[in-house]
Order: sequence, then C-alpha cells, then structure tokens
Amino acid sequence: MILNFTKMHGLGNDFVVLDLVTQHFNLRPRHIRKLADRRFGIGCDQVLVVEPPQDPDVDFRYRIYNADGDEVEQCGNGARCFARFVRARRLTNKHSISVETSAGIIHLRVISDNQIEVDMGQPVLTPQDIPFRAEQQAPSYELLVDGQSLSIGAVSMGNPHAVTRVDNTDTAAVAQLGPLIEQHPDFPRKVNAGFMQVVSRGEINLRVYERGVGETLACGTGACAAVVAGNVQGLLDNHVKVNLPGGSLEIEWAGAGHPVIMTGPATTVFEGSVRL
Ligand SMILES: N[C@@H](CCC[C@H](N)C(=O)O)C(=O)O
Repeated sequence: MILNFTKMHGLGNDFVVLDLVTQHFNLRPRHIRKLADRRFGIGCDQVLVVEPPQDPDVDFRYRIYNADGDEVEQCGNGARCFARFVRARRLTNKHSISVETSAGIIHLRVISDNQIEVDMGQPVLTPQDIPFRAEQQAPSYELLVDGQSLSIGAVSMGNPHAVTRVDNTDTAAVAQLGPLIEQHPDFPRKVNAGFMQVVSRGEINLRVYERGVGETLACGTGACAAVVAGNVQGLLDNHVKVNLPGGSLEIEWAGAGHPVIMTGPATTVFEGSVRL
C-alpha cells in the first residue's frame, strides 16, 4: 500500500508524520523501523501518527513510535509538529487543539505559524509512577553506572527521564553513559538520559540520549524534565531557556500541582509517499 507522509522536525528532532484519519493502514513495528531507517527508508527519530480520537471531547489521538519500533507515551517536539501538521492538512482550523496521548490529554496552542505552545500536563515525581526503583521520593538519587555513582533527578513527563548535571554539555560523556543509563535496571521501562549544564537560574544547556533512538538534536519532554529536576533541586527558576544542540525551547513550570508549558518551533521539511 502507498501512504502519504510529511517529514517534519522540532529543532532537528525529526519525524515522519502519518495522517491515519483520512488514510487507513495497519501500522506494525517493522513498518516503523523501515520508515525510520536513514539508509533504507525515509529516516527519522520518531514516527508520529494522527488518528481520530476515542474520546469525543478531544480533537485527535496522537501516537508516537521510536525509531526502534516501540510505541511510547509522549513526545514534546512531536506535539508541536502535530499541531502544525493537522492545520496544514486541513484536518482542523482550530488554534487550540486537545489531543489524546497514551499519557493523557495534552493541549496545544498555535501562537503563530512557527511558534507553538504545549501544555504538557503535570510532571510525575513519584518513583513507582515514573517508573523508577527507589525507596522514597527525593530531589535527587544516586545511580550506579559503569562503576561510578551519578546523581540524577528522576521525572516522568508521561515518559521517563533521568537528568544528570554536568559541568559542560560539550564534553559530557553522552555516547558512553547514555546507553548505560537508558538500560539501567532501576528503570524497568528504560529511560531517556538527559545531561544538563546549568548556565544560570534561567538558562540551561541540555543534551539527551533518547530511549529507543540514541542522542537526538533536541528532546521536548527531556527539556521539560530537566527544568522540573533543576527546579526541585533548587537550581532553577520557574521560567527557563533550554539550549539544545538543535536550538532553544522556553519552558515554564510554576511548581508542584502545575503543568509544564513548553514553547518552540515546528518545521515542515517535505511531503511524499512511500510504499509499505
Ligand atoms: N523526542 C521526544 C521524546 C520521544 C520519546 C522518547 N524517545 C521516549 O522513549 O520516551 C520529545 O521531544 O519529547
């Protein structure tokens, strides 16, 4: 079968976006891996799928698949691309869009053609809900990785994140430590590994080794998780500029009981069709 797709990115975190509202296809993990393959397919970090909602009170259902074929709970950069995609495809003309994800309902607001604000919902810090093995909730935890003890913050933005503070993201051992943190047995569903350099109380540099993908140029949920972790550790204010290798995001979190708000761009690269 031939499927139409759109190639998009959020700060270089790239996606193949499929409209399964007007097209019908039974997508399997092998199809995801083929689409995501950078040599034998189109190439992307995640495949994003737009479907009709199950709940009639929301606009769409948004499903996310990592390049390895696994379905995951949330994707922040993808959410901004999702908002731009459904409007460009004329699936809606709304500026405020509510979307079902497997992590709950999120709300997207198109501010301008290239700036989208996403209410990512409240972060989860309770270890068993991340999920993360720890006796009790704490601002930071010691994680034994490759014989060294790393201090991490553990946060779920629907998907799990471990955030480590580093002196300099340019020299951080992301390629070496990333896969070891991702597969650490204390994270039973694996984890996205963030490496955060605090520049000031209102600015951080961040690199993320993503679960099921490897290091990406940007991770929206990773940016949210880093700001939450830095905030509960007393290092960051409520409004933080997050500099990722692919560009910057603005993240706001007013503290416990409040949602995390992410604002940034979404870019369309090209459209095409693919035989699966
Ligand atoms: N790139 C994403 C996160 C995608 C999912 C992640 N790799 C996971 O496995 O949880 C973002 O922008 O948030």
